[in-house]
Amino acid sequence: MTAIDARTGPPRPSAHPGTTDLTTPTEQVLLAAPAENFPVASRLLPAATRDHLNALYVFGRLVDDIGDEAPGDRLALLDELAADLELIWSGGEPKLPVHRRLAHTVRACDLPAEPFRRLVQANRQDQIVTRYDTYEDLVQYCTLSADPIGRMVLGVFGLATPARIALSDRICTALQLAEHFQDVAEDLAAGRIYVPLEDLEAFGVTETDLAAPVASPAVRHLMAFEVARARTLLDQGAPLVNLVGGRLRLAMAGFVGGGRAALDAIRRADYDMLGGAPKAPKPRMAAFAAAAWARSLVPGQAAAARAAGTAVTASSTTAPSTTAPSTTAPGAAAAGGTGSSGPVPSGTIPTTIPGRGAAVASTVPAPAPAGSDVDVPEGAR
Ligand SMILES: CC(C)=CCC/C(C)=C/CC/C(C)=C/COP(=O)(O)OP(=O)(O)O
Repeated sequence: MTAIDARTGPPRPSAHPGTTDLTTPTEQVLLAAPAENFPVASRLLPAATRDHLNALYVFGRLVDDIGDEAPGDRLALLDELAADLELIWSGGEPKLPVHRRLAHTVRACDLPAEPFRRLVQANRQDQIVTRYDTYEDLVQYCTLSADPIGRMVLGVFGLATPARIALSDRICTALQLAEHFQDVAEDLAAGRIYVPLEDLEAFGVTETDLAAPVASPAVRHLMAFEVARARTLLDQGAPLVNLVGGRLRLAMAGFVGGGRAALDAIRRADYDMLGGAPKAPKPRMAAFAAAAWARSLVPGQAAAARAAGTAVTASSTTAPSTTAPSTTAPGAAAAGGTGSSGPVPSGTIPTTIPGRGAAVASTVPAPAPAGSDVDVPEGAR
């Protein structure tokens, strides 16, 4: 990766000068935990499963809070957290209450250390990388920041097979990208850009354009392109809904539907997110989730999903690969594959990257088409 490396602003005075005391943020997160349960940890789940998901969530929040907000030397805090975390697998006794709680979950569900290490690493990277040169670089970041969450969830349910993991990685990366694309303005205000610089250049967009209050046509075309690519990735992962059962299936449909709704909200904002993050209203999110769930009930979907899972497993192991199939035009993909392009300004929606002549590309290979889940009912639009 050849990203611009920079510390995120000048060092701020530590609340605890001379120490890397994690106790305070840890306690804050733990105290907040009952009100901040992991969205999937619904009351419908068995108490033990709910506890495990909440243990993951509280850990993730702690790492994120340190990476995003902790005063003082965040890298030192993350190092200290990482050392404490390792004790879970080396048989020691973690110091942090969050980790002691997590240790119970790790043992009960036999969770590997790797996803946890990756989440910490993502937050280290956040301290030093503020730009991503290529889409591959950005996806690689998502393998640290987002994919581990899906892997942990699958692990808690005892469902972490290679096929499910491969699909889950696609969903999680797509969700992270959707979030980044919604938050372009907020991220820029924080000194970060999570849109590949190569794409900015290809679409003739400068950082100054991203700082404008209203998106120019070039910015809108750029974002239509990014949204389409994320949507393709999400569609590639969607067969996971069919490869899980019970309430987890509902939750998966919720994640897939939520991601689609988020990308659709960007489309409905005419791909202008510079005035603030376009958000999908709850009824729309529910409609997209219901559509993903209903799709999973269609006869033959389970077999198609297994084929899709096998296909993506064959083409990737721990992270999305970098081969590049073509996708649909951005507007068509964003509208649920119906061909309705949405009101992108200035007419034509590019299916090629200006100056490169290549078709709009995803960095992951497409699984079997029969497994893709692109239909959104009329009522969900
Ligand atoms: C099995 C399966 C597919 C489960 C889905 C699990 C799930 C909800 C994954 C979300 C991944 C994601 C967008 C993480 C970003 O976290 P964040 O919102 O904290 O973002 P930040 O790191 O940018 O703050």
